[in-house]
Amino acid sequence: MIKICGITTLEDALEALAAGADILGFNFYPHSPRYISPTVCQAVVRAVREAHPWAILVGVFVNAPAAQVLDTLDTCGLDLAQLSGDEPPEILEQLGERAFKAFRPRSQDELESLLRVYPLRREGPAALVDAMKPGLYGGSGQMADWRAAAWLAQRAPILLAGGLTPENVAMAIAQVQPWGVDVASGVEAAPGRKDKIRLRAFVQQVRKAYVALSTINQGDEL
Ligand SMILES: O=C(O)c1ccccc1N[C@@H]1O[C@H](COP(=O)(O)O)[C@@H](O)[C@H]1O
Repeated sequence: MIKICGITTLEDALEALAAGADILGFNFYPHSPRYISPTVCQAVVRAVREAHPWAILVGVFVNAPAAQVLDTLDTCGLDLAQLSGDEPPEILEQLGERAFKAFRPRSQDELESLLRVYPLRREGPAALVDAMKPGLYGGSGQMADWRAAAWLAQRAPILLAGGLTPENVAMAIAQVQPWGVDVASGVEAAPGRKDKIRLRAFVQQVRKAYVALSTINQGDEL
């Protein structure tokens, strides 16, 4: 599964889906260079749904109250919420299957501790593993702890995020074996605007990497 995050225009949404994205992310964190207002998002979602009814559409939130998350999901017509802030576990319990947590662990130990208190969604995406960069909640262009992510990927259908690019995503998939990958800055022409060539290169690399992975895994089963 491929999630292209930080979509701010209809043009970029359609370009990402035409390139082969399965999931789009819309960022409601006001300090993000990828911020989109609920009003603009609603219009983008309406047009996207007509052309690509199967796409999974996700809202990215940072420390928003549960009521505001639900209201924004419903107003914009989004499927799921990604909680990328310092939200307490209770908010995930309140939102149930409509939300998943973005973890930014510094180590596997830290991730294991977080999972003792935070629930995972039952289906993919169960959670997202992103990079820890002090002062930023995401979109840092830094790589996540792949060892921790690989540990969780063996137990749940996760999205791997953090500094992924067309150049490194194949290596990330080979090492972490995630359910899906998520990219924001690595496919941009400028903050908040996607680059068509990098989008297509990213998708091509992801597809090749999953084909290689399934060949290896089938060989292991023989
Ligand atoms: O993209 C942002 O600006 C952002 C801001 C606040 C919370 C989350 C954000 N984005 C998420 O971070 C990952 C990783 O980004 P990148 O690929 O390293 O640039 C991104 O996919 C979003 O889910």
